[in-house]
Amino acid sequence: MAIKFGRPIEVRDTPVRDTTAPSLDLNVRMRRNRKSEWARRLVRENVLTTDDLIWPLFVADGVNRRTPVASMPGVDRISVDQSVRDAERAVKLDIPCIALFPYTEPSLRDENGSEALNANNLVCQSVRAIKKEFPDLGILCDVALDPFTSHGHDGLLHADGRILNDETVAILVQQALVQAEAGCDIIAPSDMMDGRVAAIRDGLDRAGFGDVQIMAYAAKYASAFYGPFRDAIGSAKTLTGDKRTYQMDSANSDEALREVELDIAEGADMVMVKPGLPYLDIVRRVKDTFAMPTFAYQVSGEYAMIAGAANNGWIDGERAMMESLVAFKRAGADGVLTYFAAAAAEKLKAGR
Ligand SMILES: NCC(=O)CCC(=O)O
Ligand SMILES: [Mg+2]
Repeated sequence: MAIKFGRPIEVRDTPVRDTTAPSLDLNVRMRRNRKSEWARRLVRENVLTTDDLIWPLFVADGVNRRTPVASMPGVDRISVDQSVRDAERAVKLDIPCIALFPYTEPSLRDENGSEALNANNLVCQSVRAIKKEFPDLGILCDVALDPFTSHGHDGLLHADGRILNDETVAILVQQALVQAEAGCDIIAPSDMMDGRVAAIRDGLDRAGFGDVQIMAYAAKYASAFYGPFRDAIGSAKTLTGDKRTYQMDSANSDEALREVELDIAEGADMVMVKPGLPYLDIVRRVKDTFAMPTFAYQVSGEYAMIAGAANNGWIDGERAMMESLVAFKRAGADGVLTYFAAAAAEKLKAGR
């Protein structure tokens, strides 16, 4: 049940006021430019288009299977064949790029995340199947070990509890190569290890993947808003401890600029800020400082808040979705990774 945006003007219960009453002596009235829909369209500063959207999909085992993710109403885990169908939907909706995340069977998870290097893992299968049918759709693959490790961390976990940086980077390079080999267009390291962008760029170039782009999760914060994503990829129950020794402290802003600067110097083609709405100030600073292609990830918890409230009839879900997405544009983002991508594109295409 959606809440209506106000009641029709005819059903107001107070009489129209006397328009001959004295008025304020104002020569500037901001409301003139808002007086009607055409006037609002004329002065609108930011617009969202389907070109701004990257659609994340969760790939799982099976055939012809779609399993709802309970904490992300409207989002499913889908089998590889279904990921091809969603790719088709993306193409029809003019969404330029999708992002793939695996739900790895618990029996395939281990300490070192070795399934990440399996050239036939779910993500690689899905990339190949999609590229075969839709070669012109962009595919982004996340690079990090969390969907594959038994402990749920993005890197190698030492017995003393540390997440090893340099040893992890060596594995991430291999993971990126396996994904590039499968046909992935954009490698997106989300692990927050130091030095991984340079190492991945070098690895890709040496292997002949000079055209594969890197979108660095450059300023990724340790956030409570990732909860539903961890349900979706099945790492919520297994994660031991938290990720604060590698993901950023939510209180910091200057540090984000240092992170982004390093990733650009290391060869990132595009940079990302994550989460999205709570970090729009970071998006703005990054865009203003570096003038790089800048993306934001409207993460699972942000999606769940809007979708959950809408399902309860507490907010108008469609309006909140569009309002949240244009907010990213206003903050300077060139695009948004969002679980709303298909719904928003449908609305944009229908011209609503
Ligand atoms: N590396 C990708 C994510 O961590 C996504 C988080 C989310 O959607 O909550
Ligand atoms: Mg970094």
